[in-house]
Amino acid sequence: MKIAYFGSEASNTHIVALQTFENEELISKATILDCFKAVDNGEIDKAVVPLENSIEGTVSTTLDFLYEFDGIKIEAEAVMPITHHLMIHPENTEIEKIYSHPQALAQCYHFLDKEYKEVVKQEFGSTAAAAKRVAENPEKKYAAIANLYAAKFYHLKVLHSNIQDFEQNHTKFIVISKKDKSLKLSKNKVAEKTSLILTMPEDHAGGLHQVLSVFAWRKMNLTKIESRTLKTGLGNYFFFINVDGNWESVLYKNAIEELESIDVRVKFLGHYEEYLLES
Ligand SMILES: O=C(O)C(=O)C[C@]1(C(=O)O)C=C[C@@H](O)C=C1
Repeated sequence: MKIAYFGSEASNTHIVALQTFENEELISKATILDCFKAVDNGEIDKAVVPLENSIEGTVSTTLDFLYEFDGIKIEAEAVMPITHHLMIHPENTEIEKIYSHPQALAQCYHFLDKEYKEVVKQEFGSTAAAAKRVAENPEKKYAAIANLYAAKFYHLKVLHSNIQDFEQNHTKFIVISKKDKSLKLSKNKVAEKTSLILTMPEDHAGGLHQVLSVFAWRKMNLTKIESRTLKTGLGNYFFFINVDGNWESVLYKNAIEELESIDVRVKFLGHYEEYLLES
């Protein structure tokens, strides 16, 4: 099986893919969009992409592509603790520019403000691509924020360890494919959920309340609700929701029917399991 992952070799997403698919062919993709496109056109079977970080919130491009790409489903979710480290080329001592993925720069915002206020921060494709850039430019005063595996992989020297602003730092990654089937892993399963994208017909008073009540009176627990712009004008949103619990239940089928009867468009993204990985 061919599995794509977001980022250069040694990205956080690569570490998730290595733990999730131990015996499969893993293929690096520079962007999250490239991962979705490769699943969509059948070039690869599945892809691993980040969805949400506990400090910085949702990876909005992933949410947008889940909405935009018809037929792409979520097979599993993997949660991994994330640590960030500031690294330089071993021949270097000074830093003029710090590269990393925007999520990683944001997760280390206070550290960077305190220690490297005057240094240029440059957003880059992934944490591992930033580490690679530092390794390939020993003559430049570059540093990267990346994980310890990337420091080893690209032979860089760690100057500051664990620089994320909050000790508790986890990222949720999802496995996407065109299959309508959940992935069973022999890992530490922590939850079971269903993801849906709901689009309301038009903005009206009590619209969201109406949608939430469909789940509320059936005692269906929502573990996430996030609105994201539809890009059709200010004030137009879709909602990404996670519903806890038993997908087979008749309540679930009735809830979807009720939503559709009030003209809410329901996109089913998958019923799947969540696993806890090691970093
Ligand atoms: O750049 C990487 O290493 C990634 O896998 C991406 C990513 C993200 O987008 O959230 C993954 C985990 C961390 O939260 C920081 C960056």
